[in-house]
Amino acid sequence: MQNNGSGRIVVQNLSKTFGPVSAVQNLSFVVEPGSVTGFLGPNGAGKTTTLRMILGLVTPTAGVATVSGLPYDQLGNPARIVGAVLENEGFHPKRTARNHLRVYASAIGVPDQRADEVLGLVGLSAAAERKPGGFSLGMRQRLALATALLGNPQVLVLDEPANGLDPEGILWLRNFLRAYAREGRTVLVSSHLLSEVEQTIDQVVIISHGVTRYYGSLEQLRGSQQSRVLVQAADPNALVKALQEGGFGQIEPTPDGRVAVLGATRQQIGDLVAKSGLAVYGIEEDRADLEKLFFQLTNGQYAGAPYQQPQYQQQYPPQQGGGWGPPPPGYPPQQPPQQQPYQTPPGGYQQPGPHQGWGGQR
Ligand SMILES: Nc1ncnc2c1ncn2[C@@H]1O[C@H](COP(=O)(O)OP(=O)(O)OP(=O)(O)O)[C@@H](O)[C@H]1O
Repeated sequence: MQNNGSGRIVVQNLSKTFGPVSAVQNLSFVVEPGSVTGFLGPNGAGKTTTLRMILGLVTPTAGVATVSGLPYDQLGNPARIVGAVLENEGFHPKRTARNHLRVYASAIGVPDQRADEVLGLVGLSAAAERKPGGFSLGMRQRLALATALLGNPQVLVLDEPANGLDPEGILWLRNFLRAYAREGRTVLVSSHLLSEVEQTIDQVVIISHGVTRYYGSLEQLRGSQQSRVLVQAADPNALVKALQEGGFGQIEPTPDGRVAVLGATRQQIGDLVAKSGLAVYGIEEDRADLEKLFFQLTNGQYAGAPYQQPQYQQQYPPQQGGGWGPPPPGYPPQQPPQQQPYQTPPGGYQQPGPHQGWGGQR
């Protein structure tokens, strides 16, 4: 085997057990260069264990993970190929940020001046002579990222990088990662919140209880969901009648008194309302669908529901030469009953709050 230079991460039939705990079970996916891939799953789903196996820090019980065709420990000078930030990175309390970076630069054989370059890249130049002991969580995240960037790596692997960042930092990180991927590099970012990375990622690998539930493009995942438009009407009954006459068959009331139209676009509904002359106070697309889908795919793990054998596991091993599998067969999952179409899952959907999400619109 030799380094094929692709920057592609391939995870094939990877499993890890810790005594009685099955942390990762027969996981397979491919992370392609040129895009940002979200690695998503609830707490304890097996994300960190998988990333640590990709990085050669945990030995798989079975299966293999490769970067550019090789297991991490066969990459030669891996820090020049893969930059990684894992959770709870520690820093020497007495070293300044610049010195911390110089120590790492020397260890991987890059010149001292690279320390100042990466400090600039992550917006920490002004803090170069400060000690990380006094840094905020967000500044420590930036310093960890700067460390990962020292070797100008082709591949970035980041475990929950948005933790501790303020909204401005999150926006900055989003733009940084997208620009990095646009250069043809590979970016794999884990998160337990879809809403946190939704604006950043193009591809997504969703795992739950250590097994793959979906991997493919976010667009494809979105497309697999029927769109839903919520309309607030002065006279909901008249609206429903007009919708039915207009050929919209899937119409439901929402608990807050609006009318939900499935499989429609905002524009279609706007046109119909304008034609029929009905008074409406709002037409909006339901943004919760993807989050709801994430919840369904992760099998209620947020709410600590009893584990059931997932319906969609391991259907799509990586295709030859990369590429992404379609959503699992039978997709989308069963619709909830008509009478209670939009039940909030126990614990509620994880909607982005003011300090969540990667900030702003694209
Ligand atoms: N060293 C270990 N020894 C024993 N069990 C472990 C070890 N590392 C992880 N586990 C277990 O493996 C499972 C997956 O953990 P992992 O940290 O990979 O999940 P995660 O998706 O990264 O979760 P989080 O989002 O909370 O970080 C958990 O049940 C965890 O307790």
